[in-house]
Amino acid sequence: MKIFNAAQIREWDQYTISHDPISSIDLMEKAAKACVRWINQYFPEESLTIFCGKGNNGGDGLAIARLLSKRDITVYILDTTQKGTDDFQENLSRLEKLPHVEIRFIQTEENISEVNFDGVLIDALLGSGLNRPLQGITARLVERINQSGNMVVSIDLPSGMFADQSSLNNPQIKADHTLSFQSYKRAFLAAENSLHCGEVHILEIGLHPEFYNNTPSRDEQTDEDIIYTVYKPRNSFGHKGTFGHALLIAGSYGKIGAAVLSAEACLRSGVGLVTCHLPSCGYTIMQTSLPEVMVSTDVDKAISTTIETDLSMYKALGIGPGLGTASETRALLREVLTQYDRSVVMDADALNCVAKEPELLALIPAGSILTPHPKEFQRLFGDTSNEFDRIDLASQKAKELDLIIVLKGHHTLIALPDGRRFFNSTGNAGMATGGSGDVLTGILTGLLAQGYPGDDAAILGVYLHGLAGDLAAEKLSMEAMIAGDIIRFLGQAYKSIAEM
Ligand SMILES: NC(=O)C1=CN([C@@H]2O[C@H](COP(=O)(O)OP(=O)(O)OC[C@H]3O[C@@H](n4cnc5c(N)ncnc54)[C@H](O)[C@@H]3O)[C@@H](O)[C@H]2O)[C@@H](O)CC1
Ligand SMILES: Nc1ncnc2c1ncn2[C@@H]1O[C@H](COP(=O)(O)OP(=O)(O)O)[C@@H](O)[C@H]1O
Ligand SMILES: [K+]
Repeated sequence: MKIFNAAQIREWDQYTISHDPISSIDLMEKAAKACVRWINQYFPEESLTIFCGKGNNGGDGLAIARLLSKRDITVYILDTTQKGTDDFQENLSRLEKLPHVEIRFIQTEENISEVNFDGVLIDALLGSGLNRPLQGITARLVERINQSGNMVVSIDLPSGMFADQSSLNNPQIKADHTLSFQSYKRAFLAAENSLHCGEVHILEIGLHPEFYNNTPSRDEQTDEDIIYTVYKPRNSFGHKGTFGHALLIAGSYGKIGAAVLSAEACLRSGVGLVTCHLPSCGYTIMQTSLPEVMVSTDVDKAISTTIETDLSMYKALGIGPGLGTASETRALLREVLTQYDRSVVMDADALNCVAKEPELLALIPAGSILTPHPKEFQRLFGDTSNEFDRIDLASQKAKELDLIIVLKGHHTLIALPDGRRFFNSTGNAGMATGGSGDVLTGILTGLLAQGYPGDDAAILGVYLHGLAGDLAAEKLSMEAMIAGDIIRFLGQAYKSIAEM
């Protein structure tokens, strides 16, 4: 699913108005009806207080008020100097024809203290037309709504939140639910906004599909349609050679478990063969835990320092989980990156090694996949002042270095060298548990070894990993699931993808 920016969303509205054709006021009515259906379903009995600005977001609020006028409602209009939009004015005159609906105006800060915050508060103050942070009386009203302790439902966006740029530290509504139209906005994918959006519900309002189909977007949310095109069913005549031989370089004394998790996930991703290079202390552990995995042991007991095998025999290579960052291990990483010319998956300590020796970046083969979490990303590429800037920086680095950057989080970003960015839609907070990232490294390495191109491997692997996490959480709860459970549910995740 494409994610449009605020300007594109406006164009989409306009396109629908001129091509459907539908009048702007009727489109607003459709949006309001969709909200009313939702409100009647979620809050069928409660009294409602509706706060409207004088833009089209406020117009939505007035239309909602009219459609719900049989219920116990009060409408407040934040009436600062600006004139209302045409659709706002039209909806105001329609509402004024219903004498039993009480409309109050907030014109001064004093008026705010007279507001009765009753029942569920509907926030229709500002939507995607926001062009500057809230201040003055608007900020004050928003603050009072947030302090009220009432349930808050925002229309389109929590007022004060920008649709496609950071709103960090700006005054904004703290909604329990956000009812937005037609498709996801960038704002809803940012962790820094999550406390303000509450639960996001996307309501279909029939915007014209032609605009969606014909308008390119740099940002997409990974969905079933995308996965359907990426996933390749297994060749019935394949043998283990067909599905590739993966090498994992992982683990150190006390962290052999990271290697075990990666190796098992790699196996269960469908790869033909897995070899794991380990310090010698890990030999027995790996052979007992996973008899399917072959082990190459390092001369060192506790850390990896040298590899003697010919790396070119491996179809894909994953490096990093539990590896440590000792100088000997950094030397090994340098050697591996110099020798190996296919894509590698680099995670965890492999990334921390690069952060310590930034000149290693230039040695990473083009098309490789880097999987930092935000802290690892910061060590590698520096600090940013907000999440939107971090995503832009990841995208810029992916282009500059010709790498795929998988920036992990609730909506993991996959930044491709051609500038496209995919935001993952699976996964849950149960995956915030040690070892989940190691599992992802194994899956990605396994997909590369099976011949998936890097971009497809990243998109599919991150989706599968999240889906397996969702299935695990459904069965076990988010609290009780552990990283190994993500592996145990990979099979079911594959099955549900195969059935798409
Ligand atoms: N036909 C359409 O275009 C549709 C629009 N819809 C609604 O329309 C909204 C967008 O409407 P608008 O473009 O009128 O935008 P808004 O309703 O967000 O209001 C924009 C107005 O507020 C002012 N403003 C911006 N930032 C401000 C700030 N910080 N403090 C005070 N005033 C500020 C702007 O100068 C402008 O006059 C959407 O969010 C959605 O709710 C929906 O009804 C669907 C259909
Ligand atoms: N709240 C969350 N929602 C969705 N996915 C999550 C969440 N928390 C963690 N994850 C996923 O779990 C994995 C954690 O990786 P990482 O931080 O490297 O863990 P570790 O180092 O313990 O292996 C990532 O793929 C991340 O996207
Ligand atoms: K709003």
